[in-house]
Amino acid sequence: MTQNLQFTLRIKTDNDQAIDWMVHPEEITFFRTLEVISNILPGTATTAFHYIDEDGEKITVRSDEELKAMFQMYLCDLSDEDIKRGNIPPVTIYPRVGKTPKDRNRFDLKIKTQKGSRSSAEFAQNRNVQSQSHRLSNEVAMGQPMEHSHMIRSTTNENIISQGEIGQYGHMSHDIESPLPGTLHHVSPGQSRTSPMSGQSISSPMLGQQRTSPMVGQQRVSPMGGAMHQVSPSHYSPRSQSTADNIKQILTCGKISAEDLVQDCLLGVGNGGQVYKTFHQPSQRLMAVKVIHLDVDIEVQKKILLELEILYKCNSPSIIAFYGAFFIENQISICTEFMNGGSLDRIKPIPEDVLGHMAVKMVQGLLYMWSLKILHRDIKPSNILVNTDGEVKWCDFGVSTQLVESIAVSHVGTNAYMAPERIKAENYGAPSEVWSLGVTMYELATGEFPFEELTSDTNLLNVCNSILEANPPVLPENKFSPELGDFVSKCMHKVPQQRITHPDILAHPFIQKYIHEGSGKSRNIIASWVKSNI
Ligand SMILES: Nc1ncnc2c1ncn2[C@@H]1O[C@H](COP(=O)(O)OP(=O)(O)OP(=O)(O)O)[C@@H](O)[C@H]1O
Repeated sequence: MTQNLQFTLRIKTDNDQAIDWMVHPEEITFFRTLEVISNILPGTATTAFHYIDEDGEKITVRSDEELKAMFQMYLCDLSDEDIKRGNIPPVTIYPRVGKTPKDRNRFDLKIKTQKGSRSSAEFAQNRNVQSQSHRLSNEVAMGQPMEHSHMIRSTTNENIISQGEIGQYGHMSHDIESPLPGTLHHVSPGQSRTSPMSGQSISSPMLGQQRTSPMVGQQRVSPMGGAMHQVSPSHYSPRSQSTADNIKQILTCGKISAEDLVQDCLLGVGNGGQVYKTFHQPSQRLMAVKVIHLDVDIEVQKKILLELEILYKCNSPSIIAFYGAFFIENQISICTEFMNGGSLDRIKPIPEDVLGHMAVKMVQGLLYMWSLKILHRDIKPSNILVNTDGEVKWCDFGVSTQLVESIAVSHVGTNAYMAPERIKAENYGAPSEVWSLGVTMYELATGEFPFEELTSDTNLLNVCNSILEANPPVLPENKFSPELGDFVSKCMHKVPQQRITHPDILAHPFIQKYIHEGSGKSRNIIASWVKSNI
């Protein structure tokens, strides 16, 4: 309906100026819009914007679907005659800007001004930590190169400028290796989350209940694209409206403060950190908060938070949603989506027909991240999480080089899933991740690590030697399908150049076998297996 129609997207800046951007609704995506905004408003973090509907209400846009709905609404107001003549008024949008200079102190750290919430000392007591003196927040825009060349016009000075002239293109603030050529990709339609317009009900992992949104009877979507879980009916009160607003604000700005969190139980302990099931009061939702003790100075803390910021851009049903991170003295807390099925290292072996469905999600998640030029760096069963909704998601992406390095300094650990070339300190890229995926698949299928039993006594040097010296193990033919056997063997080829290439993974017969069964069926199969194993 909107084919070939060109709209003027008028982006209002806070000093009452505006920038016009000519767009075709068919071509424009939500992420592209955020990129443009972040270049118009450098130094700010915008993860959403709003427009005013015909009733004068502010409607927030945080996804492709909501963006489409906005154009649709404007289109409905136009007469055929207007359309024919191209008489189309601008669509005005108001970016939601996270950072203002007055929120920062002279160290450029965010100053917490929130009133009425639990005191930080109270929270610190809960968590056995000292009350905090510094708190950082990560609200800095990720400058990304933009690949489009729409014309943009400042409505205040009427100068026509090309988009390439707006602001400085930033660069990734960490050394991401590029496994794929080309520029950043955006979320593919197949990977976008449930449409907020779909009116579907959603389940709450914390309460196991299904309900529709109290606000609009529709599923809400987080700015990261994750479905937002609703407050339970018992929690639903007049406060719920403001709770919903808070959710938006928190997720939009990435503001999660310690005093809003109530720690529940310990979910697990990894190399250098503990993961707690935690309740986030303003949004009434459960989160997994990973707490890592890091002896690093403020500058490094700032850098880590900046580097983690890229996780806001990740929007895939196979990647754990990132809600925010903050430092309290020398501890970082990283807040992510809670997965009630836990990690796959705890529930292996997994029957092949279930594993096949999971493998599709794993591969899709990795391909998505690789397309964003992000490597996981720590692929293994404990970094794959599942839930009783049948979702499978990667967690713990090593997006922050600074964080990875700081953990390595404080907590010595060797990764037994490393590819031979990584052990030899040669190139590390997507092929090395393919290796680790192969090892992971082997372990999930058999229940055993392919090189040696991994226990706390395992000598990792011996494991590394076996990886370098021995022939990679193959799955026993009598127990597994030839497709799965071939998939693992192709991933675990010792020579990286002879491994299955990442673009070909999706086309492998093992993945194809399950991808065609449809995501609904897939989710049911995974969900019932998870339910019977937790
Ligand atoms: N988002 C989450 N939801 C539910 N459980 C989680 C979540 N994140 C982590 N966990 C649980 O906490 C455990 C510890 O996680 P953590 O990332 O600290 O360590 P790990 O991955 O096991 O090891 P390492 O630190 O060596 O990578 C995980 O094994 C998993 O069971």
